[in-house]
Amino acid sequence: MPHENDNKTAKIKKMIAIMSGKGGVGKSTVSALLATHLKRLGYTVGLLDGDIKGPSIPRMFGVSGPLEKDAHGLIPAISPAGIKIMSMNLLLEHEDDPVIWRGPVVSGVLKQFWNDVNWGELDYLLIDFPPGTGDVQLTAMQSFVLDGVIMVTSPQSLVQMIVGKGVNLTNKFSVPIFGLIENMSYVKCPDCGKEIFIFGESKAKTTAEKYDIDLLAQLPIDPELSKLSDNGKIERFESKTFKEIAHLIATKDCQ
Ligand SMILES: Nc1ncnc2c1ncn2[C@@H]1O[C@H](COP(=O)(O)OP(=O)(O)OP(=O)(O)O)[C@@H](O)[C@H]1O
Repeated sequence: MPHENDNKTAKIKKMIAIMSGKGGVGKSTVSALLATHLKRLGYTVGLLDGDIKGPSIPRMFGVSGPLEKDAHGLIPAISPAGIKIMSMNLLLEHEDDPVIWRGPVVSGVLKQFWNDVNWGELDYLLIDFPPGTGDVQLTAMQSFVLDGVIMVTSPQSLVQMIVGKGVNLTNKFSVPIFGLIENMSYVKCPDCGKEIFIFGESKAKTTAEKYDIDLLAQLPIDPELSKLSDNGKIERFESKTFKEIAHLIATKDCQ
């Protein structure tokens, strides 16, 4: 049964959320790369930027508003590769306008991004969740009937506890967790190729084991990635790791 929104314009096969216990770990980057690599596999993909207060998805894909509207709701922006994108920043007059709303209003907008947008038919709708595990995340988990969650983290000492909060919230809603991605794990020396773990030894493996989830990847800090992202060209980034993760997600559908 496909997911349908209130106005029945959406017929979406799978909805997957990308979640992080705290901000700035690269959740939007992971969402964008996963969308890009699922699209490259030939799937129709939408990306809902659920980070209402700190939306960064349009900038990464080089898309901007204003959005058109038809009888069925707002028409999402389309990225150069053909990914449908909905974000608060596509509705603001200036992309640096602050969104100074309290939690319940933010949660309401998040729901509208699902219900009042003409998503059409999609194989995948990825939802870039706001960071954290508070009220807004709780409402988001209640509002979206998810097929899976990907957890994103960074290599810092509080990681176990923060990942644990996300896992426990997700488990409360009985949503499967596809796995954990540790971002910014290391840098690769451009001269000798040595991997330097600047934040110390990674705890991703033990964290994944502790919460009984798969460790999908440990991603390096990659200046090329941030450059493409800053220039609105993230779809040009080629990643063997994300190709594999996209394959894995597509294969899970068949089980
Ligand atoms: N692996 C990486 N290599 C280089 N730069 C990265 C990497 N991952 C993320 N970045 C950069 O770090 C910044 C923060 O990333 P991003 O916006 O994806 O984080 P986030 O977790 O979604 O943040 P927020 O909490 O604001 O939602 C961006 O400028 C992004 O380009």
